[in-house]
Amino acid sequence: MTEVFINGLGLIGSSLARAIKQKNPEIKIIAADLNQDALEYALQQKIIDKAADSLTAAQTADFVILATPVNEIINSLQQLSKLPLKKGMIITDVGSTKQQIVAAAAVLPAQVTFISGHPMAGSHKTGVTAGRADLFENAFYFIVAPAVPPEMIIRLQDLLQQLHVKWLQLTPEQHDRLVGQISHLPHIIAAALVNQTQRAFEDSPLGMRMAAGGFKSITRIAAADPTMWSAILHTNAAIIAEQLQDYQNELVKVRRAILIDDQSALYHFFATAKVSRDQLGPEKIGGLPGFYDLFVNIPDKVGSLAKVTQILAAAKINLINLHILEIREEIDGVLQLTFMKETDRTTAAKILNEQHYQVISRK
Ligand SMILES: NC(=O)c1ccc[n+]([C@@H]2O[C@H](COP(=O)([O-])OP(=O)(O)OC[C@H]3O[C@@H](n4cnc5c(N)ncnc54)[C@H](O)[C@@H]3O)[C@@H](O)[C@H]2O)c1
Ligand SMILES: O=C(O)C(=O)C[C@]1(C(=O)O)C=C[C@@H](O)C=C1
Repeated sequence: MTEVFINGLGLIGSSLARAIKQKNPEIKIIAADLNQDALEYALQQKIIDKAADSLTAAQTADFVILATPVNEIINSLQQLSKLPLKKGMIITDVGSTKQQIVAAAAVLPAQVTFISGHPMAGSHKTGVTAGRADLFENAFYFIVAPAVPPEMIIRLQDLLQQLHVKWLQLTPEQHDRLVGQISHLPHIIAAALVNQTQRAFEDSPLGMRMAAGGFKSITRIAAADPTMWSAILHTNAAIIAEQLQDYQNELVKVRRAILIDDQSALYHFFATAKVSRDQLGPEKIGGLPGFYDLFVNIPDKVGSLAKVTQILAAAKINLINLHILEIREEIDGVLQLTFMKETDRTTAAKILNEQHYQVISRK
């Protein structure tokens, strides 16, 4: 029986466990995590078969997946190297940086194979409860495994078949430069913007709460886990510092154009960005599948909310979230209904329309 050991059963570790179990329920999954509640939840939900209290239980596994913050992945490699590991074992990690992890894996004994990996999807949410089997669907999954025989990489890809990802091999440096620019730098920018805005509104506490879609979209990732992100910056410092400098230069240029009122430069600044951004395609919420929102105008009367939910329930339409908007942004509606399927939203819109509700759809 194939045995998989997962160290760190948070968002990513538990999503992998769920996907493995979905495709191959007979695979035995053992997991360790500092957080006992996470392990208990995973046992209860049958995401894993057994909880372990340390990495020692990994020594008999066929696959070991390291899914803790990157600094802890490096420590785990050290600890694993001191254990009598099963011959033929494949060890992989999901860390967001690769150069230091791949270098640290040099301590592993020759009877095991290390294949560094990085699923390029996720969320600002953390923990076992946020995980899901389809988190990585259609995302890139980077493989960084210089000098690893292709048949070993295929064995790992077979284990993770259910993820439905696009595999891409990179060198450690290519990887860290790429994600430095498209993932690490954006997280710094989002957090810096939130902090600077917070300071700007120090004397008017309501200021930030007035923020609409623009501020919220650019800063969603500022809600990500600080432990995970400080470890990422620690292990990709030189590359990020270079990219941050380049970004600062871009800001200096736009500031200058504003000050001298160079309208043509400002037009080009936005026009160039728009062309690139438009090519990115439809937006997803993090790695999570797109949800389908419907905004409904409801009268400010007792029972209005219940009436809408009753109409949907009677039509057997599954609602996954409901939110009363505090502020009317550009959307003319106060009740936000979220559906998993576009067809559900279309049907809901039709039925509510027939009942004379004003509705607006938005992805
Ligand atoms: N969040 C994302 O979007 C994302 C995407 C791709 C890769 N990653 C990488 O995946 C890894 C995990 O991130 P996550 O988002 O799942 O974080 P998470 O916080 O949801 O999960 C991490 C888990 O590791 C546990 N943990 C921490 N230190 C430990 C230790 N020493 N021993 C055992 N367990 C320990 C925590 O209790 C937690 O349950 C990180 O290396 C991160 O860089 C994250
Ligand atoms: O969607 C998000 O919230 C993410 O931040 C996911 C994200 C990213 O795109 O930067 C974050 C870190 C990972 O290493 C990979 C993906």
